Amino acid sequence: MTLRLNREAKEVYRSIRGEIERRLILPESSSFLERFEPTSDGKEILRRQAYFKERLSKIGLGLGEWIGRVKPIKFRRDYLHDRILIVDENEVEKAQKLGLCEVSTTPEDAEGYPLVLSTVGYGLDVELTPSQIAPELYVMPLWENRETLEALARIGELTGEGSVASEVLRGLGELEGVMERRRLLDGLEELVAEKERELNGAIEEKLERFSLTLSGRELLDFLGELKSGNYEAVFRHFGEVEGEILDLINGAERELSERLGITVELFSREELYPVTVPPERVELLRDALERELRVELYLKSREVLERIMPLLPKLREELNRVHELDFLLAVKGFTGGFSFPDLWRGGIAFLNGRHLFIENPQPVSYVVGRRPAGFSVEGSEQIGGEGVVILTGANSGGKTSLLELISQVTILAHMGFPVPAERAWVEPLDEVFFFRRKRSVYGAGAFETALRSFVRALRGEGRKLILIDEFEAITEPGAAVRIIGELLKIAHERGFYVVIVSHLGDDLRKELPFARVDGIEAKGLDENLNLIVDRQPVFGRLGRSTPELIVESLARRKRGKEREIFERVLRAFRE
Ligand SMILES: Nc1ncnc2c1ncn2[C@@H]1O[C@H](COP(=O)(O)OP(=O)(O)OP(=O)(O)O)[C@@H](O)[C@H]1O
Repeated sequence: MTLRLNREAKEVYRSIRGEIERRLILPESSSFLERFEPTSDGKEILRRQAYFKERLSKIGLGLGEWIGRVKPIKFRRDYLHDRILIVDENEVEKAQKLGLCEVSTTPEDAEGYPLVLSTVGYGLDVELTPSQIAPELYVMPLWENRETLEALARIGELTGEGSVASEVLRGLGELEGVMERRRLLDGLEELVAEKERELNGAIEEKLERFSLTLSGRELLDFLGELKSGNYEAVFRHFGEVEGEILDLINGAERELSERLGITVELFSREELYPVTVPPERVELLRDALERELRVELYLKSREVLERIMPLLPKLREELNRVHELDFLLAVKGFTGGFSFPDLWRGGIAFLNGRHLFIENPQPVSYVVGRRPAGFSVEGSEQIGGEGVVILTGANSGGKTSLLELISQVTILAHMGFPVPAERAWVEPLDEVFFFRRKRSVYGAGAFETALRSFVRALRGEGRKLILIDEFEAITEPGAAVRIIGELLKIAHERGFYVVIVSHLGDDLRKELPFARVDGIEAKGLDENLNLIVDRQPVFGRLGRSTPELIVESLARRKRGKEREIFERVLRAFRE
Protein backbone atom coordinates (compact mmCIF):
# COMPACT_ATOMS: atom_id res chain seq x y z
CA MET A 1 0.00 0.00 0.00
CA THR A 2 2.12 2.87 -1.19
CA LEU A 3 1.08 6.38 -0.36
CA ARG A 4 -0.04 7.94 -3.64
CA LEU A 5 1.56 11.26 -4.50
CA ASN A 6 0.67 13.60 -7.31
CA ARG A 7 3.42 15.05 -9.48
CA GLU A 8 4.40 17.93 -7.26
CA ALA A 9 4.15 15.91 -4.05
CA LYS A 10 6.42 13.38 -5.71
CA GLU A 11 8.82 16.23 -6.35
CA VAL A 12 8.99 16.86 -2.61
CA TYR A 13 9.62 13.16 -2.03
CA ARG A 14 12.39 13.26 -4.60
CA SER A 15 14.08 16.19 -2.98
CA ILE A 16 14.01 14.36 0.36
CA ARG A 17 15.59 11.31 -1.26
CA GLY A 18 18.14 13.58 -2.85
CA GLU A 19 19.14 14.88 0.57
CA ILE A 20 19.83 11.37 1.78
CA GLU A 21 21.52 10.26 -1.43
CA ARG A 22 23.79 13.27 -1.22
CA ARG A 23 25.03 12.02 2.13
CA LEU A 24 25.75 8.46 1.01
CA ILE A 25 29.39 7.58 0.82
CA LEU A 26 28.87 4.58 -1.45
CA PRO A 27 26.50 5.20 -4.35
CA GLU A 28 25.26 1.60 -4.29
CA SER A 29 23.74 2.17 -0.87
CA SER A 30 20.93 4.17 -2.46
CA SER A 31 19.16 0.88 -3.15
CA PHE A 32 18.18 0.96 0.53
CA LEU A 33 16.04 3.98 -0.12
CA GLU A 34 13.75 1.81 -2.23
CA ARG A 35 12.67 0.08 0.93
CA PHE A 36 11.41 3.30 2.42
CA GLU A 37 8.97 4.51 -0.14
CA PRO A 38 6.05 6.29 1.53
CA THR A 39 3.45 3.78 2.63
CA SER A 40 -0.07 4.29 3.86
CA ASP A 41 0.11 1.23 6.07
CA GLY A 42 0.34 2.45 9.65
CA LYS A 43 1.75 -0.85 10.90
CA GLU A 44 4.51 -0.71 8.33
CA ILE A 45 5.32 2.86 9.33
CA LEU A 46 5.63 1.75 12.95
CA ARG A 47 7.86 -1.16 11.93
CA ARG A 48 10.17 1.22 10.10
CA GLN A 49 10.20 3.59 13.04
CA ALA A 50 11.16 0.73 15.33
CA TYR A 51 13.93 -0.26 12.90
CA PHE A 52 15.35 3.26 12.83
CA LYS A 53 15.05 3.72 16.57
CA GLU A 54 16.97 0.53 17.11
CA ARG A 55 19.62 0.98 14.44
CA LEU A 56 20.24 4.72 14.44
CA SER A 57 21.15 4.74 18.11
CA LYS A 58 24.06 2.43 17.37
CA ILE A 59 25.48 4.36 14.46
CA GLY A 60 28.59 6.22 15.53
CA LEU A 61 29.63 9.07 13.31
CA GLY A 62 33.22 7.72 13.25
CA LEU A 63 32.02 4.94 10.97
CA GLY A 64 32.05 7.23 7.95
CA GLU A 65 35.80 7.16 7.59
CA TRP A 66 35.84 3.38 7.28
CA ILE A 67 32.73 3.08 5.16
CA GLY A 68 34.46 5.35 2.67
CA ARG A 69 37.24 2.81 2.28
CA VAL A 70 34.97 -0.05 1.37
CA LYS A 71 35.03 -0.79 -2.34
CA PRO A 72 32.86 -3.42 -3.94
CA ILE A 73 34.75 -6.70 -4.33
CA LYS A 74 33.90 -8.13 -7.70
CA PHE A 75 34.56 -11.79 -8.39
CA ARG A 76 34.68 -12.25 -12.13
CA ARG A 77 34.53 -15.46 -14.05
CA ASP A 78 37.44 -15.38 -16.45
CA TYR A 79 38.96 -17.64 -19.07
CA LEU A 80 42.53 -18.42 -18.03
CA HIS A 81 44.96 -18.99 -20.90
CA ASP A 82 47.85 -20.15 -18.75
CA ARG A 83 46.39 -23.54 -17.91
CA ILE A 84 44.95 -26.62 -19.48
CA LEU A 85 42.70 -29.18 -17.91
CA ILE A 86 43.22 -32.81 -18.92
CA VAL A 87 40.13 -34.86 -18.21
CA ASP A 88 38.50 -38.13 -18.97
CA GLU A 89 36.29 -38.42 -22.07
CA ASN A 90 33.10 -38.44 -20.01
CA GLU A 91 34.02 -35.28 -18.10
CA VAL A 92 34.74 -33.11 -21.12
CA GLU A 93 31.31 -31.56 -21.30
CA LYS A 94 31.17 -30.71 -17.63
CA ALA A 95 34.71 -29.32 -17.69
CA GLN A 96 34.00 -27.18 -20.73
CA LYS A 97 30.83 -25.86 -19.21
CA LEU A 98 32.88 -24.35 -16.41
CA GLY A 99 34.43 -22.15 -19.09
CA LEU A 100 37.55 -21.49 -17.07
CA CYS A 101 40.33 -22.80 -19.32
CA GLU A 102 41.24 -25.03 -22.21
CA VAL A 103 40.02 -28.61 -21.78
CA SER A 104 41.46 -31.69 -23.45
CA THR A 105 41.59 -35.45 -23.15
CA THR A 106 45.06 -35.82 -24.68
CA PRO A 107 48.07 -35.10 -22.45
CA GLU A 108 50.12 -34.02 -25.50
CA ASP A 109 47.98 -30.88 -25.74
CA ALA A 110 49.47 -29.74 -22.44
CA GLU A 111 52.71 -28.86 -24.22
CA GLY A 112 53.60 -25.22 -23.61
CA TYR A 113 51.14 -24.57 -20.76
CA PRO A 114 52.74 -23.42 -17.53
CA LEU A 115 49.93 -25.05 -15.59
CA VAL A 116 48.63 -28.50 -16.31
CA LEU A 117 45.66 -29.58 -14.22
CA SER A 118 44.07 -32.95 -14.45
CA THR A 119 41.42 -35.21 -13.03
CA VAL A 120 43.17 -38.23 -14.47
CA GLY A 121 46.68 -37.87 -13.11
CA TYR A 122 48.53 -35.99 -15.88
CA GLY A 123 49.37 -32.91 -13.87
CA LEU A 124 48.26 -31.25 -10.69
CA ASP A 125 45.27 -33.20 -9.39
CA VAL A 126 42.02 -31.28 -9.32
CA GLU A 127 38.34 -31.82 -8.93
CA LEU A 128 36.02 -30.25 -11.44
CA THR A 129 35.17 -27.20 -9.36
CA PRO A 130 35.96 -23.55 -10.09
CA SER A 131 37.69 -23.21 -6.74
CA GLN A 132 40.16 -25.95 -7.64
CA ILE A 133 40.65 -25.06 -11.28
CA ALA A 134 40.87 -21.31 -10.88
CA PRO A 135 41.33 -20.44 -7.20
CA GLU A 136 43.03 -17.19 -8.25
CA LEU A 137 39.67 -15.87 -9.45
CA TYR A 138 38.49 -15.90 -5.85
CA VAL A 139 41.69 -15.03 -4.12
CA MET A 140 43.06 -12.22 -6.28
CA PRO A 141 40.08 -9.86 -5.94
CA LEU A 142 40.34 -10.33 -2.19
CA TRP A 143 44.07 -9.71 -2.25
CA GLU A 144 43.61 -6.56 -4.30
CA ASN A 145 40.93 -5.34 -1.90
CA ARG A 146 42.82 -5.81 1.33
CA GLU A 147 42.07 -2.20 2.22
CA THR A 148 38.36 -2.98 2.00
CA LEU A 149 38.85 -6.01 4.22
CA GLU A 150 40.73 -3.95 6.75
CA ALA A 151 37.94 -1.39 6.75
CA LEU A 152 35.36 -4.16 7.23
CA ALA A 153 37.33 -5.47 10.17
CA ARG A 154 37.38 -1.96 11.73
CA ILE A 155 33.66 -1.50 11.10
CA GLY A 156 33.03 -4.84 12.77
CA GLU A 157 34.93 -3.62 15.81
CA LEU A 158 33.18 -0.24 15.91
CA THR A 159 29.69 -1.67 15.66
CA GLY A 160 30.53 -4.51 18.02
CA GLU A 161 29.17 -6.93 15.46
CA GLY A 162 32.52 -8.46 14.56
CA SER A 163 33.76 -9.39 11.10
CA VAL A 164 35.22 -12.34 9.25
CA ALA A 165 37.44 -9.94 7.34
CA SER A 166 40.33 -10.22 9.77
CA GLU A 167 40.39 -13.97 9.34
CA VAL A 168 40.27 -13.61 5.57
CA LEU A 169 43.19 -11.20 5.83
CA ARG A 170 45.16 -13.65 7.92
CA GLY A 171 44.56 -16.31 5.28
CA LEU A 172 45.67 -13.97 2.51
CA GLY A 173 48.89 -13.34 4.45
CA GLU A 174 50.07 -16.68 3.07
CA LEU A 175 50.32 -15.08 -0.34
CA GLU A 176 52.78 -12.44 0.83
CA GLY A 177 55.88 -14.33 -0.42
CA VAL A 178 54.68 -15.15 -3.89
CA MET A 179 53.21 -11.70 -4.34
CA GLU A 180 56.50 -10.09 -3.37
CA ARG A 181 58.24 -12.18 -6.01
CA ARG A 182 55.64 -11.14 -8.56
CA ARG A 183 56.40 -7.54 -7.75
CA LEU A 184 60.10 -8.24 -8.33
CA LEU A 185 59.23 -9.88 -11.62
CA ASP A 186 57.40 -6.74 -12.70
CA GLY A 187 60.52 -4.68 -12.05
CA LEU A 188 62.98 -7.29 -13.23
CA GLU A 189 64.83 -5.12 -15.77
CA GLU A 190 65.43 -2.36 -13.26
CA LEU A 191 66.41 -4.84 -10.61
CA VAL A 192 69.02 -6.43 -12.86
CA ALA A 193 70.30 -3.05 -14.09
CA GLU A 194 70.69 -1.91 -10.52
CA LYS A 195 72.61 -5.04 -9.57
CA GLU A 196 74.81 -4.52 -12.60
CA ARG A 197 75.61 -0.96 -11.53
CA GLU A 198 76.28 -2.04 -7.97
CA LEU A 199 78.56 -4.83 -9.11
CA ASN A 200 80.57 -2.63 -11.45
CA GLY A 201 80.96 -0.11 -8.67
CA ALA A 202 82.33 -2.75 -6.33
CA ILE A 203 84.70 -4.09 -9.00
CA GLU A 204 85.92 -0.63 -9.79
CA GLU A 205 86.71 -0.03 -6.16
CA LYS A 206 88.59 -3.29 -5.99
CA LEU A 207 90.66 -2.43 -9.05
CA GLU A 208 91.47 0.94 -7.63
CA ARG A 209 92.65 -0.52 -4.38
CA PHE A 210 94.68 -3.04 -6.33
CA SER A 211 96.45 -0.31 -8.30
CA LEU A 212 97.11 1.54 -5.05
CA THR A 213 98.73 -1.47 -3.39
CA LEU A 214 100.87 -1.86 -6.48
CA SER A 215 102.24 1.62 -6.18
CA GLY A 216 103.96 0.83 -2.90
CA ARG A 217 106.58 -1.71 -1.96
CA GLU A 218 104.89 -4.39 -4.00
CA LEU A 219 105.78 -2.62 -7.19
CA LEU A 220 109.46 -3.06 -6.39
CA ASP A 221 108.86 -6.73 -5.48
CA PHE A 222 107.00 -7.07 -8.72
CA LEU A 223 109.82 -5.68 -10.78
CA GLY A 224 112.19 -8.00 -8.93
CA GLU A 225 110.02 -11.03 -9.78
CA LEU A 226 109.82 -9.92 -13.41
CA LYS A 227 113.60 -9.47 -13.59
CA SER A 228 114.24 -12.88 -12.23
CA GLY A 229 111.72 -14.32 -14.72
CA ASN A 230 109.35 -15.53 -11.99
CA TYR A 231 106.18 -14.90 -14.07
CA GLU A 232 104.05 -17.28 -12.08
CA ALA A 233 104.13 -15.05 -9.03
CA VAL A 234 103.05 -12.11 -11.19
CA PHE A 235 100.10 -14.02 -12.63
CA ARG A 236 99.14 -15.30 -9.21
CA HIS A 237 98.90 -11.77 -8.08
CA PHE A 238 96.63 -10.82 -10.95
CA GLY A 239 94.76 -14.06 -10.59
CA GLU A 240 93.91 -13.17 -7.07
CA VAL A 241 92.14 -10.05 -8.28
CA GLU A 242 90.28 -12.01 -10.89
CA GLY A 243 89.17 -14.48 -8.25
CA GLU A 244 87.93 -11.69 -6.07
CA ILE A 245 85.93 -10.23 -8.94
CA LEU A 246 84.39 -13.61 -9.69
CA ASP A 247 83.45 -13.85 -6.03
CA LEU A 248 81.67 -10.53 -6.30
CA ILE A 249 79.76 -11.69 -9.38
CA ASN A 250 78.82 -14.98 -7.76
CA GLY A 251 77.74 -13.16 -4.63
CA ALA A 252 75.52 -10.82 -6.63
CA GLU A 253 73.90 -13.72 -8.45
CA ARG A 254 73.38 -15.60 -5.23
CA GLU A 255 71.61 -12.65 -3.72
CA LEU A 256 69.36 -12.29 -6.75
CA SER A 257 68.65 -16.01 -6.66
CA GLU A 258 67.58 -15.73 -3.09
CA ARG A 259 65.31 -12.79 -3.65
CA LEU A 260 63.71 -14.23 -6.76
CA GLY A 261 63.60 -17.77 -5.46
CA ILE A 262 65.08 -19.19 -8.64
CA THR A 263 68.65 -19.96 -9.73
CA VAL A 264 70.02 -16.94 -11.52
CA GLU A 265 72.90 -16.90 -14.00
CA LEU A 266 72.96 -13.54 -15.59
CA PHE A 267 76.38 -12.00 -15.78
CA SER A 268 78.83 -12.95 -18.49
CA ARG A 269 82.21 -14.13 -17.21
CA GLU A 270 84.09 -13.40 -20.41
CA GLU A 271 84.66 -9.78 -19.71
CA LEU A 272 85.06 -9.13 -16.00
CA TYR A 273 84.95 -5.38 -16.14
CA PRO A 274 82.58 -3.84 -16.78
CA VAL A 275 80.28 -6.81 -16.21
CA THR A 276 77.28 -6.86 -18.51
CA VAL A 277 74.06 -8.81 -18.72
CA PRO A 278 73.06 -10.06 -22.14
CA PRO A 279 69.39 -9.02 -22.65
CA GLU A 280 68.39 -12.51 -23.79
CA ARG A 281 69.40 -13.84 -20.38
CA VAL A 282 67.03 -11.41 -18.67
CA GLU A 283 64.29 -12.65 -20.99
CA LEU A 284 65.08 -16.27 -20.18
CA LEU A 285 65.04 -15.46 -16.50
CA ARG A 286 61.74 -13.66 -16.87
CA ASP A 287 60.14 -16.61 -18.65
CA ALA A 288 61.38 -19.12 -16.13
CA LEU A 289 60.30 -16.99 -13.22
CA GLU A 290 56.91 -16.32 -14.72
CA ARG A 291 56.19 -19.98 -15.21
CA GLU A 292 57.29 -20.80 -11.73
CA LEU A 293 55.27 -18.05 -10.15
CA ARG A 294 52.13 -19.06 -12.00
CA VAL A 295 52.39 -22.51 -10.52
CA GLU A 296 53.22 -21.20 -7.11
CA LEU A 297 50.43 -18.62 -7.14
CA TYR A 298 48.01 -21.31 -8.21
CA LEU A 299 49.07 -23.67 -5.43
CA LYS A 300 49.09 -20.99 -2.75
CA SER A 301 45.74 -19.61 -3.88
CA ARG A 302 44.26 -23.06 -3.68
CA GLU A 303 45.59 -23.54 -0.20
CA VAL A 304 44.40 -20.11 0.97
CA LEU A 305 41.01 -20.56 -0.65
CA GLU A 306 40.45 -23.85 1.09
CA ARG A 307 40.79 -21.98 4.35
CA ILE A 308 38.73 -18.90 3.57
CA MET A 309 36.06 -20.29 1.25
CA PRO A 310 33.66 -21.00 4.13
CA LEU A 311 33.98 -17.34 5.21
CA LEU A 312 32.98 -15.85 1.88
CA PRO A 313 29.17 -15.95 2.28
CA LYS A 314 29.51 -14.11 5.57
CA LEU A 315 31.90 -11.65 3.96
CA ARG A 316 29.41 -10.93 1.22
CA GLU A 317 26.77 -10.35 3.84
CA GLU A 318 29.04 -7.92 5.63
CA LEU A 319 29.70 -6.05 2.40
CA ASN A 320 25.97 -5.66 1.92
CA ARG A 321 25.58 -4.56 5.48
CA VAL A 322 28.10 -1.80 4.91
CA HIS A 323 25.59 -0.33 2.50
CA GLU A 324 22.98 -0.51 5.18
CA LEU A 325 25.34 1.19 7.61
CA ASP A 326 26.12 3.81 4.99
CA PHE A 327 22.40 4.37 4.50
CA LEU A 328 21.78 4.60 8.24
CA LEU A 329 24.68 7.00 8.63
CA ALA A 330 23.20 9.21 5.91
CA VAL A 331 19.78 9.06 7.56
CA LYS A 332 21.33 9.92 10.88
CA GLY A 333 23.16 12.88 9.39
CA PHE A 334 20.02 14.10 7.65
CA THR A 335 17.62 13.64 10.55
CA GLY A 336 19.74 15.06 13.36
CA GLY A 337 17.34 16.83 15.75
CA PHE A 338 14.24 15.33 14.11
CA SER A 339 11.66 13.34 16.04
CA PHE A 340 9.49 10.35 15.27
CA PRO A 341 5.87 11.35 14.71
CA ASP A 342 3.02 9.74 16.62
CA LEU A 343 0.53 8.02 14.38
CA TRP A 344 -3.05 8.86 15.11
CA ARG A 345 -6.41 9.58 13.50
CA GLY A 346 -7.12 13.26 13.34
CA GLY A 347 -4.94 14.93 10.74
CA ILE A 348 -1.48 16.41 10.61
CA ALA A 349 0.06 18.48 13.39
CA PHE A 350 3.55 19.49 14.37
CA LEU A 351 5.30 21.65 16.93
CA ASN A 352 8.21 23.82 15.84
CA GLY A 353 8.56 22.34 12.39
CA ARG A 354 11.64 23.36 10.45
CA HIS A 355 11.54 23.61 6.66
CA LEU A 356 14.12 21.21 5.20
CA PHE A 357 15.50 23.54 2.58
CA ILE A 358 15.41 26.96 4.21
CA GLU A 359 18.60 27.78 5.99
CA ASN A 360 18.07 28.57 9.64
CA PRO A 361 14.27 28.66 9.32
CA GLN A 362 11.94 30.13 11.88
CA PRO A 363 10.23 27.08 13.42
CA VAL A 364 6.52 26.93 12.72
CA SER A 365 3.80 24.97 14.54
CA TYR A 366 0.72 23.92 12.65
CA VAL A 367 -2.42 21.83 12.72
CA VAL A 368 -4.70 20.55 9.97
CA GLY A 369 -7.53 18.60 11.56
CA ARG A 370 -7.85 17.95 15.26
CA ARG A 371 -5.50 19.51 17.78
CA PRO A 372 -3.59 16.79 19.60
CA ALA A 373 -3.55 16.94 23.39
CA GLY A 374 0.19 17.65 23.45
CA PHE A 375 -0.12 20.56 21.04
CA SER A 376 -0.19 23.83 22.88
CA VAL A 377 1.13 27.12 21.53
CA GLU A 378 0.01 30.73 21.68
CA GLY A 379 -3.48 30.99 20.23
CA SER A 380 -3.87 27.26 19.69
CA GLU A 381 -7.18 27.31 21.53
CA GLN A 382 -8.52 28.88 18.30
CA ILE A 383 -8.06 25.54 16.59
CA GLY A 384 -11.38 23.79 16.41
CA GLY A 385 -10.50 20.57 14.64
CA GLU A 386 -11.01 21.95 11.13
CA GLY A 387 -10.01 19.66 8.29
CA VAL A 388 -10.08 22.54 5.82
CA VAL A 389 -7.81 25.52 6.43
CA ILE A 390 -7.44 28.69 4.40
CA LEU A 391 -3.99 30.20 4.77
CA THR A 392 -3.83 33.93 4.16
CA GLY A 393 -1.40 36.72 4.71
CA ALA A 394 1.56 38.82 3.81
CA ASN A 395 3.27 38.58 0.48
CA SER A 396 6.41 36.55 0.84
CA GLY A 397 5.19 35.69 4.29
CA GLY A 398 6.05 32.02 3.96
CA LYS A 399 2.73 30.52 2.88
CA THR A 400 4.21 28.42 0.11
CA SER A 401 7.01 27.40 2.45
CA LEU A 402 4.48 26.27 5.03
CA LEU A 403 2.70 24.10 2.47
CA GLU A 404 6.09 22.61 1.64
CA LEU A 405 6.84 22.01 5.29
CA ILE A 406 3.49 20.25 5.77
CA SER A 407 4.26 18.04 2.77
CA GLN A 408 7.78 17.32 4.01
CA VAL A 409 6.58 16.29 7.46
CA THR A 410 3.79 14.19 5.99
CA ILE A 411 5.94 12.42 3.43
CA LEU A 412 8.81 11.74 5.83
CA ALA A 413 6.33 10.36 8.35
CA HIS A 414 4.95 7.99 5.72
CA MET A 415 8.47 6.86 4.87
CA GLY A 416 8.82 5.81 8.51
CA PHE A 417 11.44 8.51 9.05
CA PRO A 418 11.71 11.03 11.85
CA VAL A 419 10.40 14.47 10.86
CA PRO A 420 11.90 17.95 11.25
CA ALA A 421 9.82 19.02 14.21
CA GLU A 422 9.95 18.89 17.98
CA ARG A 423 6.84 16.72 18.01
CA ALA A 424 4.49 15.61 15.30
CA TRP A 425 1.22 13.75 14.91
CA VAL A 426 0.45 12.23 11.55
CA GLU A 427 -2.53 10.28 10.34
CA PRO A 428 -1.60 7.56 7.86
CA LEU A 429 -3.05 8.72 4.55
CA ASP A 430 -3.82 7.18 1.19
CA GLU A 431 -2.97 10.16 -0.95
CA VAL A 432 -1.15 13.47 -0.85
CA PHE A 433 -1.71 16.23 -3.42
CA PHE A 434 0.35 19.33 -3.78
CA PHE A 435 -0.70 21.99 -6.28
CA ARG A 436 1.86 24.72 -6.63
CA ARG A 437 1.02 28.15 -7.89
CA LYS A 438 1.60 28.40 -11.58
CA ARG A 439 3.26 31.75 -12.01
CA SER A 440 4.04 31.66 -15.68
CA VAL A 441 0.88 30.24 -17.21
CA TYR A 442 -2.15 32.36 -17.74
CA GLY A 443 -5.39 32.09 -19.61
CA ALA A 444 -8.21 29.65 -19.94
CA GLY A 445 -5.91 26.70 -20.68
CA ALA A 446 -4.10 27.02 -17.39
CA PHE A 447 -7.34 27.51 -15.49
CA GLU A 448 -8.87 24.44 -17.08
CA THR A 449 -5.85 22.31 -16.25
CA ALA A 450 -5.76 23.49 -12.65
CA LEU A 451 -9.48 22.94 -12.21
CA ARG A 452 -9.27 19.48 -13.64
CA SER A 453 -6.47 18.36 -11.33
CA PHE A 454 -8.23 19.86 -8.32
CA VAL A 455 -11.39 17.93 -9.20
CA ARG A 456 -9.39 14.78 -9.78
CA ALA A 457 -8.00 15.11 -6.26
CA LEU A 458 -11.52 15.30 -4.87
CA ARG A 459 -12.73 12.28 -6.79
CA GLY A 460 -12.85 8.94 -5.02
CA GLU A 461 -12.63 7.85 -1.42
CA GLY A 462 -9.71 7.58 0.94
CA ARG A 463 -7.78 9.62 3.41
CA LYS A 464 -6.30 12.57 1.58
CA LEU A 465 -4.23 15.62 2.22
CA ILE A 466 -4.62 18.32 -0.43
CA LEU A 467 -2.29 21.32 -0.43
CA ILE A 468 -3.16 24.12 -2.83
CA ASP A 469 -1.15 27.25 -3.45
CA GLU A 470 -3.28 30.17 -4.64
CA PHE A 471 -5.75 28.75 -7.07
CA GLU A 472 -7.38 32.12 -7.73
CA ALA A 473 -4.25 33.51 -9.38
CA ILE A 474 -5.46 31.98 -12.64
CA THR A 475 -9.04 33.15 -12.63
CA GLU A 476 -11.11 36.17 -11.63
CA PRO A 477 -11.51 36.68 -7.88
CA GLY A 478 -15.32 36.62 -8.02
CA ALA A 479 -15.48 33.36 -9.91
CA ALA A 480 -12.69 31.95 -7.79
CA VAL A 481 -14.66 32.36 -4.55
CA ARG A 482 -17.58 30.43 -6.01
CA ILE A 483 -15.45 27.68 -7.50
CA ILE A 484 -13.09 27.21 -4.57
CA GLY A 485 -15.96 27.49 -2.11
CA GLU A 486 -17.87 24.68 -3.73
CA LEU A 487 -14.83 22.44 -4.15
CA LEU A 488 -13.82 22.92 -0.52
CA LYS A 489 -17.33 21.97 0.57
CA ILE A 490 -16.90 18.69 -1.24
CA ALA A 491 -13.51 18.17 0.42
CA HIS A 492 -15.08 18.86 3.79
CA GLU A 493 -17.95 16.43 3.17
CA ARG A 494 -15.50 13.69 2.30
CA GLY A 495 -13.32 14.31 5.31
CA PHE A 496 -10.26 15.28 3.31
CA TYR A 497 -7.60 17.48 4.85
CA VAL A 498 -7.02 20.66 2.86
CA VAL A 499 -4.73 23.64 3.26
CA ILE A 500 -5.31 26.27 0.62
CA VAL A 501 -3.37 29.50 0.26
CA SER A 502 -5.69 32.33 -0.73
CA HIS A 503 -6.02 36.07 -0.69
CA LEU A 504 -9.79 35.67 -0.68
CA GLY A 505 -9.90 34.58 2.93
CA ASP A 506 -12.58 37.03 3.91
CA ASP A 507 -15.02 35.95 1.19
CA LEU A 508 -14.25 32.27 1.64
CA ARG A 509 -14.79 32.44 5.34
CA LYS A 510 -18.37 33.58 4.76
CA GLU A 511 -18.94 30.77 2.29
CA LEU A 512 -17.36 28.08 4.41
CA PRO A 513 -18.24 28.23 8.11
CA PHE A 514 -16.57 24.88 8.72
CA ALA A 515 -13.16 26.14 7.54
CA ARG A 516 -10.51 27.84 9.64
CA VAL A 517 -8.75 30.92 8.29
CA ASP A 518 -5.16 31.43 9.46
CA GLY A 519 -3.00 34.45 8.78
CA ILE A 520 0.70 35.08 8.43
CA GLU A 521 1.43 38.72 9.18
CA ALA A 522 4.18 41.22 8.71
CA LYS A 523 5.19 43.13 11.79
CA GLY A 524 6.85 46.04 10.00
CA LEU A 525 10.05 46.99 8.21
CA ASP A 526 13.55 46.47 9.53
CA GLU A 527 16.38 49.02 9.29
CA ASN A 528 17.18 47.78 5.76
CA LEU A 529 13.54 48.34 4.86
CA ASN A 530 12.87 44.63 4.53
CA LEU A 531 9.59 43.23 5.78
CA ILE A 532 9.76 41.63 9.19
CA VAL A 533 7.45 38.67 8.96
CA ASP A 534 6.36 36.34 11.70
CA ARG A 535 6.32 33.02 9.85
CA GLN A 536 4.11 31.50 12.51
CA PRO A 537 0.50 31.83 11.28
CA VAL A 538 -2.01 33.17 13.73
CA PHE A 539 -4.72 30.54 14.10
CA GLY A 540 -8.26 31.57 13.22
CA ARG A 541 -7.35 35.07 12.11
CA LEU A 542 -7.24 36.54 8.64
CA GLY A 543 -3.77 37.75 7.73
CA ARG A 544 -3.83 41.21 6.26
CA SER A 545 -2.00 41.49 2.98
CA THR A 546 0.80 43.97 3.12
CA PRO A 547 0.85 45.99 -0.06
CA GLU A 548 1.04 49.08 2.09
CA LEU A 549 4.30 47.98 3.63
CA ILE A 550 5.69 47.11 0.21
CA VAL A 551 4.82 50.55 -1.08
CA GLU A 552 6.42 52.19 1.93
CA SER A 553 9.53 50.10 1.51
CA LEU A 554 9.83 51.12 -2.13
CA ALA A 555 9.11 54.76 -1.35
CA ARG A 556 12.01 54.79 1.06
CA ARG A 557 14.37 52.88 -1.15
CA LYS A 558 13.87 54.75 -4.42
CA ARG A 559 15.10 58.24 -5.35
CA GLY A 560 13.79 61.16 -7.42
CA LYS A 561 10.68 60.96 -9.57
CA GLU A 562 9.97 57.33 -8.75
CA ARG A 563 10.11 58.09 -5.06
CA GLU A 564 7.60 60.92 -5.49
CA ILE A 565 5.16 58.55 -7.13
CA PHE A 566 5.57 55.89 -4.44
CA GLU A 567 5.08 58.50 -1.76
CA ARG A 568 1.88 59.68 -3.36
CA VAL A 569 0.58 56.10 -3.47
CA LEU A 570 1.55 55.68 0.15
CA ARG A 571 -0.39 58.80 1.11
CA ALA A 572 -3.43 57.35 -0.61
CA PHE A 573 -3.24 54.43 1.85
CA ARG A 574 -3.19 56.71 4.80
CA GLU A 575 -6.00 59.03 3.83
N1 LIG B 1 9.85 29.63 8.45
C1 LIG B 1 10.65 30.40 7.73
N2 LIG B 1 11.81 30.84 8.25
C2 LIG B 1 12.63 31.63 7.53
N3 LIG B 1 12.38 32.02 6.29
C3 LIG B 1 11.22 31.65 5.71
C4 LIG B 1 10.31 30.81 6.40
N4 LIG B 1 9.26 30.58 5.59
C5 LIG B 1 9.51 31.24 4.44
N5 LIG B 1 10.68 31.88 4.50
C6 LIG B 1 11.29 32.68 3.44
O1 LIG B 1 10.42 33.70 3.03
C7 LIG B 1 10.43 33.88 1.65
C8 LIG B 1 9.01 33.84 1.09
O2 LIG B 1 8.48 32.56 1.34
P1 LIG B 1 7.26 31.99 0.51
O3 LIG B 1 7.51 32.05 -0.94
O4 LIG B 1 6.89 30.74 1.13
O5 LIG B 1 6.14 33.11 0.84
P2 LIG B 1 4.67 33.21 0.27
O6 LIG B 1 3.86 33.75 1.39
O7 LIG B 1 4.28 31.96 -0.37
O8 LIG B 1 4.90 34.34 -0.78
P3 LIG B 1 3.90 34.80 -1.95
O9 LIG B 1 3.07 35.87 -1.33
O10 LIG B 1 4.84 35.31 -2.97
O11 LIG B 1 3.13 33.61 -2.35
C9 LIG B 1 11.30 32.81 1.09
O12 LIG B 1 12.54 33.37 0.76
C10 LIG B 1 11.46 31.84 2.22
O13 LIG B 1 12.74 31.26 2.19
